[in-house]
Amino acid sequence: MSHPDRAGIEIRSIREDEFAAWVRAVNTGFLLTPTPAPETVAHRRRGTDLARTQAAFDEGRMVGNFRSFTQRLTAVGGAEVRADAITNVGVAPTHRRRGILSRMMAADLAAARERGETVATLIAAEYPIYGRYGFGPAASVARWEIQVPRTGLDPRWSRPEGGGRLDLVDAAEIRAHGPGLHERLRSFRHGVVDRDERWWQQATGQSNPPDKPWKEPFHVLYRSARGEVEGYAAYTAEDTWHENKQPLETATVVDLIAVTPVAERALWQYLCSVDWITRVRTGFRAPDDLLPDFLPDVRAARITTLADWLWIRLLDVPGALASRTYAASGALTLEVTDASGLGGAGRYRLTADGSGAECVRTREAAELTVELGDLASLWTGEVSAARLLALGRVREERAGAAAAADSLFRTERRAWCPDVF
Ligand SMILES: CC(=O)SCCNC(=O)CCNC(=O)[C@H](O)C(C)(C)COP(=O)(O)OP(=O)(O)OC[C@H]1O[C@@H](n2cnc3c(N)ncnc32)[C@H](O)[C@@H]1OP(=O)(O)O
Repeated sequence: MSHPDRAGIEIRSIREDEFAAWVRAVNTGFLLTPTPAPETVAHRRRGTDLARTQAAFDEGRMVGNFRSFTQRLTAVGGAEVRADAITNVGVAPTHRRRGILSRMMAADLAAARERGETVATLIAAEYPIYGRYGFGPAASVARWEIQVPRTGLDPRWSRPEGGGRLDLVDAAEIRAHGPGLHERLRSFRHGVVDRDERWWQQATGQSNPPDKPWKEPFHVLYRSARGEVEGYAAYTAEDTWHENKQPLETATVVDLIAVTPVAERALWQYLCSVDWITRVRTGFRAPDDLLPDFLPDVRAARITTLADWLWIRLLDVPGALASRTYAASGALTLEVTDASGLGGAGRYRLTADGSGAECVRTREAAELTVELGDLASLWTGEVSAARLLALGRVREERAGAAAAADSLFRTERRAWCPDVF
């Protein structure tokens, strides 16, 4: 509960009878239909913990909204960290730029720290919003569009090499196999966030709000030669034909996850082989996705989106640094600055070896000074210290410290967050 500020804006969590007004505020900020249908409100209510909502009130009118929930995020090396996932953020255009978001953010981050969450996460609507609160861009997203006739793939292809098989299945089978598959992905790919029961229900048409009705996709499941489920793709198709009766259909991937490169290759090859499909849109991938290099002519895949995606704020700096693995054994003393003033500044000694890492506060001389948001980008391997040095964003207190940082923080793959939340 917060008291009104001098301008009379009160910020607090909402009551049950205020939920419909809160959804209205969310929809207004996101420029959706202002008054949601009662069924939409009821659907949203089932996925909302009122204690984790915030609203701003001016003379009793709701002028700001905010929500968070606990999420599990995979760190480099596969460990799971608890995250405070932030979503549904908005301030009425009539009340913007008066510090309402800043107040809601400060309250949420303090509560998350209190709960012992290691990081905070969000998908930013616009790039300039969250850096000021200590967040850094920590996983980028890439989308490709594949011109199938230009890929150079064999048009006679009919099944995966190596004994694996593909089957078209229904949503019920995905409901059965998808969660286990995703858990396997989550155990090794950093940047992936957990998908709860509700996520799978919505993805498989079991529980969908009237404002976002389910469009049943096609589902294809890959099993290895040993019969293990190793990947699946969900895709929709647009029915377009050229005037001279040539099919020009576009397949849009809704979700494609695979836990082996063989499964991944088979699924993309399949998508590029379906009769009538001349264009494939890939959905949200990592920038280093294997896809383009599965194609004999890489240029058949054109990047249509390359942008920041998952933003992370380290709440427990030593906890976060100790939770990931490192590319080498070594030690580094970091001076972490926090321009937001919301917590995290300090000097930390990181020591890593093959068995893990530890990180403690220290009084030893710092080797590298880094701002908290940039440390989040280093934490996932999203950026190199050498690049931050060139940009003037880290300072070497000891010559060569940026290179030393890179030998530790370097990751084999880029972070990937396939989900929107
Ligand atoms: C995780 C998510 O849900 S992302 C969705 C975010 N929501 C939206 O984009 C919906 C439309 N926009 C809005 O609702 C609001 O403008 C918000 C939530 C982005 C910002 O809310 P406000 O209450 O205006 O922010 P607040 O006044 O606390 O701003 C603090 C500072 O951030 C800056 N800022 C806020 N939003 C932006 C922006 N979009 N671009 C650039 N700077 C911004 C302000 O100028 C201010 O700077 P200052 O401290 O130097 O004066």
